[in-house]
Order: sequence, then structure tokens, then C-alpha cells
Amino acid sequence: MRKFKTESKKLLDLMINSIYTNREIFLRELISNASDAVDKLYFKSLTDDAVVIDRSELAIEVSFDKEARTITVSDNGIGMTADELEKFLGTIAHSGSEQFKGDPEVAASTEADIIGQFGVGFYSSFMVAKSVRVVSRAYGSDEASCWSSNGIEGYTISPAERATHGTDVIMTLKDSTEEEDYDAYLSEWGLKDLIRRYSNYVRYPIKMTVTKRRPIPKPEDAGEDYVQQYEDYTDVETVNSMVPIWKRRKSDVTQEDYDEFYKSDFHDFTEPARTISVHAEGALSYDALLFVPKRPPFDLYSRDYEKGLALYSSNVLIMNKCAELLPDHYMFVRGVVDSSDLTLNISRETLQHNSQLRAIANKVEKKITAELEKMRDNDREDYEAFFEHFGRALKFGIYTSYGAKSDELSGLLMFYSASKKCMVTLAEYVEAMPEGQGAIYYACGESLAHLDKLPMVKAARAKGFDVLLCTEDVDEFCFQALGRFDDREIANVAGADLDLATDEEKAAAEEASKANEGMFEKMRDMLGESVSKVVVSTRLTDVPAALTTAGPISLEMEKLLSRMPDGQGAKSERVLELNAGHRVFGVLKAAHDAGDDKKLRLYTDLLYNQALLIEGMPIEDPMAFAEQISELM
Ligand SMILES: Nc1ncnc2c1ncn2[C@@H]1O[C@H](COP(=O)(O)OP(=O)(O)OP(=O)(O)O)[C@@H](O)[C@H]1O
Repeated sequence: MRKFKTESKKLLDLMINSIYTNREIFLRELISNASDAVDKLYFKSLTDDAVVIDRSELAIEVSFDKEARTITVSDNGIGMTADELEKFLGTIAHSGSEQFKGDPEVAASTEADIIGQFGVGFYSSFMVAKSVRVVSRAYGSDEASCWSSNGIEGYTISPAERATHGTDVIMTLKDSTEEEDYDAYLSEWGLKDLIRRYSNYVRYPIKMTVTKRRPIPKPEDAGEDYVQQYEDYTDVETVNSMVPIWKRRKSDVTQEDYDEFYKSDFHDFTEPARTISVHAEGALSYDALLFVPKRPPFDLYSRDYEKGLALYSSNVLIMNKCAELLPDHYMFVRGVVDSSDLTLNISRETLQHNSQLRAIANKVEKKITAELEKMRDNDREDYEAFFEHFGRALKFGIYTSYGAKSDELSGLLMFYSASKKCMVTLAEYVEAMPEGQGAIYYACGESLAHLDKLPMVKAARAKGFDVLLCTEDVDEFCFQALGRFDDREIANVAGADLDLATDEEKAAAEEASKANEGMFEKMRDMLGESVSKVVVSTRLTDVPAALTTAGPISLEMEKLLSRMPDGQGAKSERVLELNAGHRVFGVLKAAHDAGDDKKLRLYTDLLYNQALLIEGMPIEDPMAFAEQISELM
């Protein structure tokens, strides 16, 4: 007996003791796996001349044995070797499994959530079965193996017999209890019902041997009182519709049908947030069925994530994830494109140069944008939930396209408004701008609470100007790539030359800076390389000093860049702004006027470090800072 890996065991425990009520999805999961296995063999036959198959024979079969209490799902797909049985069924194959091990958030989520997020696949068979055997023979091998387990401690793998390549998953069902009637699955109608509900659009036939009844022909010598006799016979029937759902008109398909198709084909346990069905005819004809998920898969923002839509040509799958069909900023969209205009032998290499494909990709992108705009305008709650999960991809889209995608995407962006205390679009921000506000202001930092208290944010708010509070690292890069919105500049509120002050205020500050030139120069020298200048602020109200930046790199960007391997050298141009109206300014001046350089240096250091702390930046020498404070006390 080989033992399950820890994370598999955790998941299996959940399955077996599950209070997750939707047990019946086990069949959908196994049929999906069977369909994937058939796909894999089919793909292999396209690229490998040694693999010869008859496409019309590819199929999945579901059968049951009431006496033995078993249900079997068989396929004639790629199959698995003994090693693969070990590798694939002994551990969780999902890319999310890493998080499952360590992520405290995952550990705390509810059972249904875990099942939902991982798409437990094969293991869901243990929700209904007390033991499962998997007999499989890999294509090209003449040996078969059997994986067998009760899902508790571990599993065994032993040699087995199988006539051809493919896999049988044989489940021995649990005994029915008062709460759960497992026997209901051991019937023709029970299984047919599940297949039609959950796997109707699987593109290979799902066959069942069914019992039918037919009248026995009337014997020639039958008398007047002959009563029609019937006999039972068995027949193999294809249970699923197989008509691709994307070929059907939207009006002929219910949302439930779309949801089930989405869940079964894209291995998600949650319905999609939006379904987009497109039927284009004319110069470029294609059908597309696109889904905006409700929540992101765990690996969405990781390197492992593969974007793309399934690509079909006249119902034949060409590739599972055609990346060329989706721009990066819509990488979260799942779906299918089917076009008879595409040639069947299109390969990965020729894809990029295929103009039809590019044209379809453009149309698909526009459809997605239009649907998101519709959601934004008509269903704000849904849209905000969408944006929380996928907004990052849109922002990256603007940043990585150097602003080329601004027109298309800027309207979809949302940020947290410091005034309204909720998410707003840029258009809503502009609409609410008071007269005299020249630019769209934003501030970047670690948390909303911290940002809300920043001196420059407060200064802008005091003028009646709203500030967009940004906590994602991509935000500032996105704003810089965007540059403008609705013909208004977008500016970091901590930038030194913002137009926050009136002309008089500016003139007064300039004058004050001039009058104190000697002191400021001294202070700058004392701070060495740290700041480029010291000035009188036009906007500070309650704090004695604050740090702002001149030039393109903000403090927040500097923080981010310093964490990147090649961004170490990027430094912001820091400006120490002093509040001339603050009591501390008088103390500073007095020290300078008295020629007490020691005191001036102490105060300068303290003010600078204070300003750093307010911005959430590390101070260079915390020990020295602590000593300086002690000295003062
Ligand atoms: N019928 C089958 N034929 C061949 N290989 C299979 C079959 N069923 C499962 N496998 C293999 O076992 C692996 C694990 O299956 P499982 O259902 O647990 O996860 P998955 O299908 O990869 O993930 P998900 O269901 O979330 O998409 C599959 O990736 C596949 O390689």
C-alpha cells in the first residue's frame, strides 16, 4: 500500500466526510477527465504519424451493475501507465495545490469553497464511492495497470488486463443511508439524467447500454384473443446531445445550459459572471461562446497561468488554449471560438500570421469590452466584484501596452475615492471635480487607512479635491502609462509641482523660501544626498514637514523598484517641504538665527525622519533617531 501525499489526504478527507451536498457532480468530473483523455489521444494523432486512430470511434461509456453496486466510466483515450497512475492519482495534479498546503486563507475557507477552487476532479468519486478502481492502459503500451483505493490511507497499483488503450474508472458505491440515496445512481434514468444535465455538450459520444422494450410480432397462428406481447432488449445509445452549444442561438439555450457547459468544460464549480454568445456571418464567419468567471483561478496572476480560448474549426477541436485569441488584459476570459473559415491544419507556428485569426481576436476583444461596459453601467455590484478580481489585469493591460490600450480600457478602471469612500470610475471622478481642479489626483501606498492620513492627501482634500487612493503596485505604473484621462492630467498628489495652491499662496511660499534661503541650504547640506531641496510648502496644514517628489519617480515607485532585481538604482528626487505656519518652523528658525548648528542639525534630521515615517518609508538609522528623541526628552 502506498500512502497518499498529505495534501491529497486532506482533500480526500473532505470528499469522504463531505457535507458538500452536490455529490452528483462526480459523474461530470469523471466524464470531463475521460473527454480530456480522448482529446489528448486525438491531438497526438494530429502531430505524430505513428499514432493512427479512427476519430469516429473515440467515445466514452457509462455503465452500471446493480448487483455489484458499481458504476463504470470508460474511455478509449490516451490511458495511463503505472507510473502515471501513481503520479496523477496519488497527488493532486492541480496547480493550486501548492496554495492548498500553505495558504492560511485557503485553510480557513469553507469546504464548498475549497472544492470549488480546486476543482477536485477525480477525487470527487470518493463522495459517492467507498472504493474506486482505475484500470488503464496507455496508448502504445501492451500492459495495463490497476490503481485501487478506498480513499482513506493509500492506494495499491498492480498489473491488470485491458483489451485496448484507455481507462475504466470503476466505483463501488457507498451504502445508502437515510440522508443519502446512493442507489438512485444505480439506474439507467438516474445516470442518463446526470449525463444530460451536466455533460450534454461533451464533444465525444457518451454511450450507455440501455434496456428497451419492443413488441413481439404477432404469431401467424394467433387467435382472436391474442394480447400483444413485449420483449426487453439492449441497445447502445448516445445519451448526450453533442451539438456544440456555441452553435446554438442564444434564444434556444437556457442560462443553466450555459452554466453547466462552462462548469464542466472549464472545471469551475461556480457559474460564470457573464456569458457572451456571438454568431458572426459574412466576410468572416465564426461562433464564439465566452465566459467571464466569477472568481479567478488561484494561479491567474502567476507564471503558470495559460490564457487562451479553445479553438475549433467546424466542430473539430484544433487546440485547447489558443493564446492568440485573447489579449493579456482579458486573460481571465474562458471560452470557445469555432470558425469554418480556418483551415484544419493550422499549427502553433502559423497562428500568429493567420489574418483571419487576428481578425476574430479583434472582434472577440471588442465583444468582451462591450460586455464589461454593459456590466459597469447596468450592474454596478457585479462589476465591482468583477473589478476586485480582475481589475489588476486591466491595469496591467494599460501599463504593458505603454498606454496603447488606454482608450479601450481606461473607462473600465475603478479606484477608491477618498471623498466618496467607495470605488469610482475615472469618468465619475472627473464629473465630480470642482471648478479650478486641474488634474486627477491619486496617492499610492500600502493601505487605505494610511493613505487617507497622508499630509498631501489631506491638503488636496482640504481644497475640496478628491484623491484616488491606490494600494496595488501596478496602479502608479498604470497611471503613468495612461498619462491623461478625458483631457486631464493624472498626477501623483505627492508630486512637488502640483497645482494645488492659488497664485497668491504660491507667491507667499516662494517668498518665504527665499527669505529662508540660507537656512534651507544649510539644511539640505546637512541631509546630504537625501533630498534635492528644502522649501516652504504651499499646502501643509497640520504636520510640520512632509516629503514630496519632483521628477517622474514617486516615493512609492522607489519602494517598489528597490524590491526588483534591476530597479535598485532608481531613486526619487525628494523634496522636504516645511510648514511655515507650524510652531516647529519658528523653533527651527530660532536655532538657525542663533547660529546653533548642532540644534539645527538635530531638528533637521528629526523632521526628515518624521516625514519618511509618515510616508511609510524606512528610516536609514533608527537607532540614531531613537537617541535623538531621547536627547530631546
Ligand atoms: N480517464 C483518464 N484518462 C487518462 N488520464 C486521466 C484520466 N482521469 C484522470 N487522468 C489523469 O489524472 C490527472 C488528475 O485528474 P484530476 O481529475 O484529479 O485533475 P485534473 O483533471 O487535472 O484537474 P481538474 O479536474 O481540476 O481540471 C489528470 O490531469 C490526468 O492526467
